[in-house]
Amino acid sequence: MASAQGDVAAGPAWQRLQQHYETARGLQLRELFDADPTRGETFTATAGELYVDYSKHRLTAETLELLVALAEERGVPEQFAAMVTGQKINTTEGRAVLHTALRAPRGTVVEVDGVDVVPGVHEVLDKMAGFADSVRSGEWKGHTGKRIRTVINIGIGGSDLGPAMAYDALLPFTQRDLDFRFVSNVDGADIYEATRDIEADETLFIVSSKTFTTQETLANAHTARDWLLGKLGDESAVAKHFVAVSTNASAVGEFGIDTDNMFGFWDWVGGRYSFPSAIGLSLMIAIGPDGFRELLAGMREIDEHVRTTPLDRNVPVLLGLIGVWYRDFFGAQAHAVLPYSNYLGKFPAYLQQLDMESNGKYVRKDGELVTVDTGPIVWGTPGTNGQHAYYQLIHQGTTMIPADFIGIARPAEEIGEHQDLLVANLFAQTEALAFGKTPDEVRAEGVAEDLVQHKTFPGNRPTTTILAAELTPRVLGQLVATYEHKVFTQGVIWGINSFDQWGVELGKVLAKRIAPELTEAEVDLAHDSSTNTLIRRYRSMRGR
Ligand SMILES: O=P(O)(O)OC[C@H]1O[C@H](O)[C@H](O)[C@@H](O)[C@@H]1O
Repeated sequence: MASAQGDVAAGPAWQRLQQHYETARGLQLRELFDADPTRGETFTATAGELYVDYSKHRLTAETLELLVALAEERGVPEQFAAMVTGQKINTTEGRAVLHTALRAPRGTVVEVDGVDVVPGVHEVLDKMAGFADSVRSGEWKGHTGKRIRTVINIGIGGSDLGPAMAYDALLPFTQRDLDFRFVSNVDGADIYEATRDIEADETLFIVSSKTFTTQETLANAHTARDWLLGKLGDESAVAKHFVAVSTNASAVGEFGIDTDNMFGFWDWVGGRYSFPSAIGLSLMIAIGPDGFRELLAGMREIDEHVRTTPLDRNVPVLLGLIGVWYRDFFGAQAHAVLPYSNYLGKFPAYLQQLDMESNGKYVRKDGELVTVDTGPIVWGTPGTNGQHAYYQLIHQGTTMIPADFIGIARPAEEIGEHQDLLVANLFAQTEALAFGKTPDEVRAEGVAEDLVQHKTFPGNRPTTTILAAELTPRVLGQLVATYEHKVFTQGVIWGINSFDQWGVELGKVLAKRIAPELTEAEVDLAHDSSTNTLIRRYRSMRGR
């Protein structure tokens, strides 16, 4: 009986993997490729328009079979079915997890508590489309009758990273006479720099917050409101320059935004999974409703791929399983995501929330502590910049860092030979990481003996390469959904709840307590001696 509950390490599939690891740990990529000249063709899969090469991994067909057996034992397909049919798999919050319903075509039925949620999804999408079109065309006028020139999304975490990442990724598809900015940090510098050079009567603020209680977002929204009123001097201007995206209509109303200007979503959309919801409003204004629908269609393709493809060719499942192989058997602590596309510059940051907030857990769904390692540290920046900075450690350091290399074949603009140079670097890196350079190869180049070891590359460093022909809205949707379901797969394997985030709460509570202590020097401090001293030092630096 397939079960995502309980200790994965106690099951037979894990034990078989453990045994297999004893020999597999010695696998050498050079030998694997020598033994099977077709490996680079057969250890590949496609999902939507994504071509995925997982041949440069320290695994064999047997490893994959054992990993797939683990996915079966843990009930990955059954859990996926439970998720997409609206069962309350987010057990600690008693919620369904239905970001897949956000990209369900009209007419599909997805029920939560007996109510079909799909018509509501499309109602909001239609309302967003009408609004986006009116801003794009200039029909939507600001307080003084001018059209909007700058759109500022105010939000943080899942209410910021998705649209901010996707806006950069899809820049060539955006309406270039509109400027988009994303304000997230409670550091006043963020809102100050975003507003210092623009006209209030040409600016639209989108206040995005699922809960509409997030301290940073509300502070920025209040400052934005004060800025606007300071410039335009009339309370009635707010209606023309502020809209909200939230699940919390009453808090939106209390803030002073007319709920007619609110775009809703639902508690079954997790923050870090919310970017295909109304949280994507800024992106929809940027790329237009048709572009946004393409993005949703790309996500839907991957949802369908996961639902219908056997596990051994199921790309998000395979990526999840390969991640488990390194995390839990090789003890790899980090996972790098290295996009060879400048437009994907914020993709690793987006994935950090998606992956680390979902799977950075030490308690299982059944309330017991995990006995195996869970989510890795996810990081990365666009190639080739990283090559001249930290790749040294990936090539010759003492820590194994499995990495995803993401490449795009056709750039939005062909500029001389840039694209081929860029992609040559991508292929060169994965080749160098996999196969390295032996001491004999170094010697054959005439290198002095005392430098041979320094110039040797151990190789055998694992990478996945993901290639797409073009970075379109549809392909971006496919990429995002692929990683969403990769993270889902791993959560099921580990038996954790990938959809809560209790680990962010304590810091929020303490910050609320500390904030007034910073301004009032008389308040008695009852923290530890480090925190007390830091507060006093800060007060004195602030002249308090
Ligand atoms: O959208 P909001 O309710 O403002 O939440 C914004 C973010 O902050 C929270 O603390 C959570 O850690 C994130 O998952 C969430 O995306």
